[in-house]
Amino acid sequence: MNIDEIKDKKIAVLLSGGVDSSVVVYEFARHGLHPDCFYIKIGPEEQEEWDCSSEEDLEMATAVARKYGCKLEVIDCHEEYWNEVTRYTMEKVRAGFTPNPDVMCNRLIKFGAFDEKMGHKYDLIATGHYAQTEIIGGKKWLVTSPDPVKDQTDFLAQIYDWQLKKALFPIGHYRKGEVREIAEREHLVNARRKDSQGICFLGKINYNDYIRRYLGENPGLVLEFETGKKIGTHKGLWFHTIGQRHGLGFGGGPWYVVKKDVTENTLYVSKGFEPRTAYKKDFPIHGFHFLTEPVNMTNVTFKIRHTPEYHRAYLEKTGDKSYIVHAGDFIQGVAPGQFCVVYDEAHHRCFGSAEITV
Ligand SMILES: Nc1ncnc2c1ncn2[C@@H]1O[C@H](COP(=O)(O)OP(=O)(O)OP(=O)(O)O)[C@@H](O)[C@H]1O
Repeated sequence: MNIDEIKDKKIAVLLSGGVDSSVVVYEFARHGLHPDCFYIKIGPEEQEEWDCSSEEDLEMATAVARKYGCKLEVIDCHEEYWNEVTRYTMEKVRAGFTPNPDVMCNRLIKFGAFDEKMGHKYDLIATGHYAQTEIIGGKKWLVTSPDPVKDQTDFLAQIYDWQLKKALFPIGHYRKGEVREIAEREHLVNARRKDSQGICFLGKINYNDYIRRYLGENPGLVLEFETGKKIGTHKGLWFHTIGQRHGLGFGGGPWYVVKKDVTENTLYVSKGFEPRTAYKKDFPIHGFHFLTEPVNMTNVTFKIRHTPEYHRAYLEKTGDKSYIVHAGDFIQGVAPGQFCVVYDEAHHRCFGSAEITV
């Protein structure tokens, strides 16, 4: 964070009550800056049973803001979350796809609805994401964190260019361990708090409960992919994703989910250690969203899941925003609807992302 460049700017900090965004506030304070902090309400209704930790989050955020002499305000984006992120999630899931609500939360809520309600009054919006930015060729690019496990550039790979221009990631150059050390040294109330599991509030609730609540159950058959033999029944295709291995509960496995037939409401599974059907080397993506500007994607790296590993590939352009990903190795669990996030060869710069078509 170059203090000289930002010291005269109006900065809003998104303060969640977690350790990362709390250290963000500290990073400003140690340079004599006391930006306004905002806690966004994105969880479910207060009276609902799954909203157990929001109150504690807000208490933590309040304590941290007070410690550093910052103002804290609560911004209610609850309705926008359910109207936009939940609608997107349920539509995709119903169609048999594998959506990523956390990716959409960054675009539509943290840098979206928040900006509309409050952020537009500020020059910069700072978060505790593990991501960095760099000016290359006069343009602002999204760049990976030095902590490969915590890196969150994949979750930011759908934000609009104007959102990226406003984004500031003050702890993005640290590793998680360093952030925790700072928090302990500075006696932050949440220094030893457990990390949220997923991202956003979804980490706090069970994903299947979230889906069941909106779509209910829709039982159907589970068949062996190769033989068509009945293996069992499922409670709804939306509780399963391509590549899934765990939680199927059928004997004689291990079984992998290899196909979902939405018309027939049938789940296809395959046995064996590494079934070919569960792996893909070439797959199409559509609606490619470039974060900064279009680039040549002949030699790139990519990931389709929030894991520290990147795969090599070259992308063959097939249409306006469509490509075929030709991966260097076989990729397990390629599922339609998932985001394929694309980086440069050294997985330093994040170019953007697109949905897998298949
Ligand atoms: N409810 C919220 N209100 C305000 N900002 C939030 C909220 N939830 C997340 N954020 C912002 O988004 C960033 C990334 O969110 P994420 O859920 O990944 O949390 P995290 O990496 O565990 O960070 P933290 O430790 O700050 O919660 C946070 O660091 C914070 O800046």
